[in-house]
Amino acid sequence: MENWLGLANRRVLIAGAGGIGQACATAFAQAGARVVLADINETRLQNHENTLRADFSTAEGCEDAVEQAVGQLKGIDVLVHAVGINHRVNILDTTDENWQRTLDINLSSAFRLGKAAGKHMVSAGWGRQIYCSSVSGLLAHPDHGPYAASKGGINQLMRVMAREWAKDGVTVNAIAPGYTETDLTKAHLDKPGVREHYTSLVPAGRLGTVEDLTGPVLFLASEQASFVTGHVLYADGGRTLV
Ligand SMILES: NC(=O)c1ccc[n+]([C@@H]2O[C@H](COP(=O)([O-])OP(=O)(O)OC[C@H]3O[C@@H](n4cnc5c(N)ncnc54)[C@H](O)[C@@H]3O)[C@@H](O)[C@H]2O)c1
Ligand SMILES: O=C(O)[C@H](O)[C@@H](O)[C@H](O)[C@H](O)CO
Repeated sequence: MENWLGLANRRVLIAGAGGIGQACATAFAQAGARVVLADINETRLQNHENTLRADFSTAEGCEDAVEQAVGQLKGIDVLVHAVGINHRVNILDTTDENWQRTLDINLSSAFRLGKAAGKHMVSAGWGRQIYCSSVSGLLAHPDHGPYAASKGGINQLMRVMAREWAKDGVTVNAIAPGYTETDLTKAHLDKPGVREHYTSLVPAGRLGTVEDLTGPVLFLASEQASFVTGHVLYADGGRTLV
């Protein structure tokens, strides 16, 4: 069953080299794809072969990253958007600066990277874009104002991209992880009682791991998913069922 996902030699840009982005980079490489992994934090890139340093908080940073990846890979077939921050502050204490920064990094980067990569994919007549949404795009977690707004925004942006590019062979989807232990969540989960509380909300009886997310991402990037577009695929152990 070599290359059963049809990902061999696919050219993949993964934007965001945190827990989820790095796990995806490894999984795509195992499926035979050629991966460029990009992040602002160079220490996140250390264990990976093809990398680039990029700041996704600006339009230029996003556009440059796509063009550099296209230069390295001689094209781009798959974009995985795995960048995000969360300030965890209630609405009344959220500063305008925090609001803006969260929206820039989590949502505007999706528009900017998606548009820049979409241009190449539409003209090639084939492409896959996969965005990291969150259960927070649906559920109203306290202290998640800008974060939740960014994830709800990703869901709708993704649907419009999916519709506009469907005739061009480009599919656009999102995964929505539940609480998954990475640097984004670790400090919060380590507070007394928090891990137990969130675990108790998951019908599967445990929090997610980054490996729980690579299968859904690879599926959405695969040949098998060529008629699947505009979906938010919840990978949350049933969290959003209750
Ligand atoms: N971990 C979870 O529980 C969880 C749940 C739902 C959704 N998500 C989403 O999945 C995605 C990946 O999250 P993660 O858990 O891997 O988090 P993470 O913190 O491990 O990784 C995020 C990465 O984004 C990078 N980054 C931040 N600002 C940047 C910038 N301006 N330019 C370039 N890179 C920048 C960070 O350096 C980091 O490597 C995010 O969109 C997050 O919202 C995570
Ligand atoms: O900083 C965080 O804790 C994360 O961003 C989480 O909130 C997840 O995104 C998810 O929504 C959890 O259910």
